[in-house]
Amino acid sequence: MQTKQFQAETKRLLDIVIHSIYTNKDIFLRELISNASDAIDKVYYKALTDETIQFNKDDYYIRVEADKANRLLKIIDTGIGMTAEELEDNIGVIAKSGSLSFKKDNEPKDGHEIIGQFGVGFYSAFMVADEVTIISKAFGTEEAHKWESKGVEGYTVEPCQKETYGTEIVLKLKENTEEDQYDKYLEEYTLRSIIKKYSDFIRYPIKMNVTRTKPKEDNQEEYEEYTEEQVINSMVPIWKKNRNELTDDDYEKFYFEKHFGFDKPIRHLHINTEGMVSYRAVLFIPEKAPYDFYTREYEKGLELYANGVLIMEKCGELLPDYFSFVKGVVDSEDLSLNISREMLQHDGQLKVIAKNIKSKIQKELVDLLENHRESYEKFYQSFGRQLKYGVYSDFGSHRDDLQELLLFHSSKETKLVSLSEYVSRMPEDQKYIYYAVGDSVDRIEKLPQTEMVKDKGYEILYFTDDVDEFAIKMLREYKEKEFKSVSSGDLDIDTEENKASDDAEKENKDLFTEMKEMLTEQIKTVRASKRLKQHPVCLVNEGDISIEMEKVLNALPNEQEVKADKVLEVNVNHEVFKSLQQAYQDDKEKFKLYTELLYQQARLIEGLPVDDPVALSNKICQIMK
Ligand SMILES: Nc1ncnc2c1ncn2[C@@H]1O[C@H](COP(=O)(O)OP(=O)(O)OP(=O)(O)O)[C@@H](O)[C@H]1O
Repeated sequence: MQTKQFQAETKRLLDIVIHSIYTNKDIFLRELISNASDAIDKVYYKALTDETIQFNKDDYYIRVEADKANRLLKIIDTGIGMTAEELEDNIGVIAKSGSLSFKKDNEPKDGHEIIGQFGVGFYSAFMVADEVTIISKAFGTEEAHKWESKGVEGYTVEPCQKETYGTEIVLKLKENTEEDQYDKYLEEYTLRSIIKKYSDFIRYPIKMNVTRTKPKEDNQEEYEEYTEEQVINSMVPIWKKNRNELTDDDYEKFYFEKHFGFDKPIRHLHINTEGMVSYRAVLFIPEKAPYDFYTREYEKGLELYANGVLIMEKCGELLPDYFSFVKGVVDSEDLSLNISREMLQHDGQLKVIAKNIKSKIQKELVDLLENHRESYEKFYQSFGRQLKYGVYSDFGSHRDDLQELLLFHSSKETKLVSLSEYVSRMPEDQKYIYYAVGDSVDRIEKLPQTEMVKDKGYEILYFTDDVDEFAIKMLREYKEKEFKSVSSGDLDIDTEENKASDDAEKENKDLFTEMKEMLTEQIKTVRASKRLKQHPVCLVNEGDISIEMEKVLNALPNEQEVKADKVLEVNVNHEVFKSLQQAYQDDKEKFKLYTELLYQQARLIEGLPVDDPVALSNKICQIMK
């Protein structure tokens, strides 16, 4: 059976190419400049094998010219040019890419990678122009040709005059509409910004006339405008330069020019990886968090380039959320782009790069922590909370990447301590990593629950951020040492005093039972404390939800009320306990009053609101009478 060829409705196809591939009209300039760069690269390749051709760098450039009076925008190159046949074949046939064929026939040399591959980029010109003319003279030929088209109606090709080799694309810009001001593509500022944004690292100079001012010759007080040809693009991206040739200043300048932040980055990483996927990257660890960093508005991501051409301004997939503060650029030749170059075809390569980048950042941060502690602490002040969110997120699955990077305040040091530092100085008999939670270091220092642990000489980590305890619950343990809150049910510390409180609890069983019955709505139980020394009472919790977590969760805007299982602990060695015993024997009303007061006191110490402030005040007055 005869296999038939597909037919294409060319006009329809062109209409789809012009109107459906790209979401952003500005990229027409990126596409035409990339074509011009490919055309020059093709001469470069030719010169490599043909001794008669000299590739003199100064002769090869791209020029962008705006002719406001005639609404014309020209993109001129000194590249390989096209014969009449090539104009028919490559421009007249949609999806035919001369560049792709060239790429197949020529191994990439000296990093000169050809950009074009889909055979559609040129037609993006029709997004902004209703008439496009190409005047081209192919390298080594005598005759030039003019290709002209008004879009879907077709095109014409005829011989014309052109002195030099290369191509000149002339766009007759569309009239402005309510939605689109095509005039802007004649403005120096717009053209410069688009070139800088998408084509900054095209390896040949992109020249343009720019307006400048200078003092008038006859009157230095007054200024006059003049035009000057300038190279707009940076050409060689910093990530393609040799690390050894770059100074810290160069990286800082790049950070600033790219508007990554107004701070000075704490660290930069310059990566050049070859392997399953080859890529280069320059990444920065900033010192200060941008004002919107901890808001929903903040968008993470790295600039993604394919062969020096910008594909995505913020490629979020390259960074895990917990490293969302990292800024920088990634450039790879191995990305499978989609036809619009606005995204990627599939993200396999991206995943490999992201994984690699993640471990590089992690190692860099560990190095910063171990060898440049002061800088790390500055960084941690800005982004520590993000790392802790990272420990908490995804059910703690990032613990291995993050646990070494955590720092906390502690009962033993005025400076922050890491988990590894804490564990390294644990006395032999200490089973747990103890922590206490509160609004500030000052408040935690005064917490009654810390007394016994401190007395034993054990260090306590102070958690002052809302997220701290949640993160630690996800870690559960560090180097086989479990975390234990000083407010948790059982501290598991054996002392003589503890045995004495067990005995006291047995002896005063009825008293405790009655207290518990009185407070049955509010607490789970009352018991003799094994953690208090100076203070009369405190609240502790049983179960997974701590009192601090209860506070945090209930402050969130949702309906569900969370309750920690609270236990009232009484210091049986305190004077107050004797008064309580006395009242229990002689005066039940007084005993009730004391119990209520002790419970409300414990709430206050814990930073919990008292149930009824007026009633509490009345009760205090009652005992003062
Ligand atoms: N300035 C130019 N000089 C020489 N040849 C050109 C020029 N512009 C386009 N061409 C030729 O026309 C072909 C089609 O260009 P077009 O921009 O449509 O696609 P492409 O660059 O091949 O691929 P992509 O769609 O990936 O950009 C190119 O492959 C190239 O052979």
